[in-house]
Amino acid sequence: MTALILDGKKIANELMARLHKEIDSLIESGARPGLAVVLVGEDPASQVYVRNKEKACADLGIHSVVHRLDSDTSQDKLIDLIRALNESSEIHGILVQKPLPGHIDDKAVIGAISAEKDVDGFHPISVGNLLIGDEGFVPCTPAGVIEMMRSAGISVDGKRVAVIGRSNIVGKPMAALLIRENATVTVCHSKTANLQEVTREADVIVAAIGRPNFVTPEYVKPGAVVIDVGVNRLPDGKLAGDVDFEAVKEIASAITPVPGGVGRMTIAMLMKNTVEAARKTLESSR
Ligand SMILES: Nc1nc2c(c(=O)[nH]1)N[C@@H](CN(C=O)c1ccc(C(=O)N[C@@H](CCC(=O)O)C(=O)O)cc1)CN2
Ligand SMILES: [Mg+2]
Repeated sequence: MTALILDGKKIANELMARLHKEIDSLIESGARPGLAVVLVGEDPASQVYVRNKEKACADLGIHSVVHRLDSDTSQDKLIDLIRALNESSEIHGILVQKPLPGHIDDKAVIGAISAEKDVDGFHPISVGNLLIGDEGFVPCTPAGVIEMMRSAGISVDGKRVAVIGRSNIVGKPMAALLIRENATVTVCHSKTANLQEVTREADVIVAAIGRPNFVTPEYVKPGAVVIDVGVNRLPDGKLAGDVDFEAVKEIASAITPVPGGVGRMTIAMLMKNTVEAARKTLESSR
């Protein structure tokens, strides 16, 4: 068997085209969506992601402002900026690019963002809403995984899904979203005993461990769907996922590549959340 390759670029572009139309009509109603991105420091990968977010906004007609702050910016100054953005009527979404420098407490900063503008879905109120099944913003990468599977006609209803990784950005919200889709979810991590035995039971594997080429065919039940959330930069500068793509594609029924898979969905989902934030503001003003 050679797996169906799930094309994140194509699915993300289709979503962007749909959003473009929605944004045009929001602009006609006088509610141009606005996104503020805050970048602290000079992390090279973060700089690329922030530029890509700026470009996506420009392509869609979303108003965007990027605040680039020095790496030694104090936490108080950062929180003051967030409070000002919370008050701005032109800004519907606020995100603080991760990782933040070590002297800054992530929790204090994310907690300062108004939950109504939390387009990253990292605020405790957003996390709580996701867990109890209420409406709210969902983190972009796991939301992108769900969107990709939906677009490819892959249902997880009643299926066994193994999520490898328990981060707040991917593993935990991924599990909550999968439960919402009626999957039977097992969250695995570095302390999981007999990991291969667990993942070999799964109809779908979501790999979000941050270790290049970790998932080999021994971890995969033949015919399973394999979703790779890993973005690992190798010493030679090349990018590798958490899945050994070349080997696993021979036994999986569907698989996402890196690059060009889940990563491509992240920014598209951010645009979707920003549009939703603007639409909610428009509706509440009526
Ligand atoms: N505030 C946030 N910080 C971070 C997030 C986030 O969602 N919000 N996620 C990641 C970084 N990220 C966006 O910010 C991101 C990561 C990867 C990609 C992507 O397009 N990946 C490509 C490869 C890109 C490359 O060549 O490096 C792919 O997989 O095809 C987009 C966005 C951590 N921080
Ligand atoms: Mg993300």
